[in-house]
Amino acid sequence: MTIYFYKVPDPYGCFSNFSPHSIHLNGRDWPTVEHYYQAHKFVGTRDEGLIEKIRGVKTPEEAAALGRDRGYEVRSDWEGVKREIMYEAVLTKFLTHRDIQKVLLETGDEAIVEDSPTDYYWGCGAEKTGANHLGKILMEVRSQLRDRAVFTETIVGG
Ligand SMILES: Nc1nc(O)c(N)c(N[C@@H]2O[C@H](COP(=O)(O)O)[C@@H](O)[C@H]2O)n1
Repeated sequence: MTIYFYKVPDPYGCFSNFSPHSIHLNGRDWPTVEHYYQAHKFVGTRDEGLIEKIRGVKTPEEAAALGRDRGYEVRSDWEGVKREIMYEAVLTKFLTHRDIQKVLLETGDEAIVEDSPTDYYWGCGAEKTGANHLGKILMEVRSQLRDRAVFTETIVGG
């Protein structure tokens, strides 16, 4: 059965980028995946100072509000790089936190969908027709984690 997630307090809320799971990436600590993702919109722009500001805000909601403020300059290659940036951050999150890694692996081969009513790129949107890239990334990360587990068992543990 397809697994739908969206808000952090709801079932499978740990799959949300807003969940309180920190990551260490590119030499820095980030409070959530959302902080990392939103900050990377400004790499190489005149608004690069915003990166540290976003990293320092308390909540992912504040990070998202800053990242979505169109008064700032978003990097010109953002549309081309944002999926890869998200993939790296989500993979790091599930490699770092073993408790939620277990939750993800226990979903088996079920489809995973970000049930956002408004986002047709990262989620499925109101009509469930969206691209669901965040759900797809979670399924890709799940496969990666499985491959790593097989490698560890056969090469290291075997
Ligand atoms: N929990 C949650 N609340 C929201 O209001 C959201 N929009 C999302 N979706 C996440 O938003 C990020 C995309 O942001 P941009 O539109 O590219 O600025 C991404 O992390 C979605 O998963 N989640």
